[in-house]
Amino acid sequence: MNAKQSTALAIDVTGATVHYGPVLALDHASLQLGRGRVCGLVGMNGSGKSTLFKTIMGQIKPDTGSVRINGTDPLQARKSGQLAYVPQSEAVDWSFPISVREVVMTGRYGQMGWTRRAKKKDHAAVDEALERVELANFADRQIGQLSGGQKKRAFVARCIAQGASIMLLDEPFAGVDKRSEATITKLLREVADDGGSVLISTHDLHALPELADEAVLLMRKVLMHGDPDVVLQAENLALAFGLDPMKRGGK
Ligand SMILES: Nc1ncnc2c1ncn2[C@@H]1O[C@H](COP(=O)(O)OP(=O)(O)OP(=O)(O)O)[C@@H](O)[C@H]1O
Repeated sequence: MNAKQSTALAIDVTGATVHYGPVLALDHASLQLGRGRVCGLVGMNGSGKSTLFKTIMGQIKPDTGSVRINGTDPLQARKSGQLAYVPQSEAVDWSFPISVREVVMTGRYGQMGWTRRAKKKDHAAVDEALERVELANFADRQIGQLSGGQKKRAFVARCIAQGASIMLLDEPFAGVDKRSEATITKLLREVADDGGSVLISTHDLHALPELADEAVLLMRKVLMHGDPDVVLQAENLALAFGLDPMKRGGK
């Protein structure tokens, strides 16, 4: 790590605007995340969460604004293995003929060079990651033959094997059993305690105060960013979800 990276924010998105044709998906969105932090990203369907992830990953270049990851360009950060992503389950082809171990090994590809020949240290990193997500006994199964929670754990193991210091997780708890949720939550905490940074989009608002150090309300722009207990107050959720909590129960 060079001197510039050591003082830089893990994630620094400033004034990002993204259009899909006429659709405004992000409107001058800004998000800063430091090291050692777990941050929950909350917003209604279509509020721009996946677009923000793609922008952070460098898959989308914003029309305005800038994105820096550990003080560098997102594509550079990805290339050097600093940035890892757990996609929504819908975005994965579960029929692909690949074992759980092979999925986790793809996290090592960036460090293997063009031959993609796994060395002892790559196998050791994969074994350790599988142990940490409690999937060692499922390593040789085809990835589609896992439960929803086990599939998520396999993708978290891929990030761990990669050794990424920044993890982005798109709905990691959707359709996930309690054991998997607890295992993933514990692991993400460990990643942050080791100085990593974790950004999670989730609809599970009840789990957030336990899981996250900070929370962000997104509605094309960042409406609020701070302590989860404050950000998740009813009047703030009403802003992000367009609900009037005072009218709940028909009153
Ligand atoms: N490829 C695309 N082409 C056109 N419009 C898109 C495209 N991808 C997303 N959008 C639109 O951009 C907006 C933001 O979408 P995005 O997927 O980022 O939201 P999201 O918060 O992740 O939603 P969800 O919670 O449903 O996953 C939405 O209005 C969506 O319809």
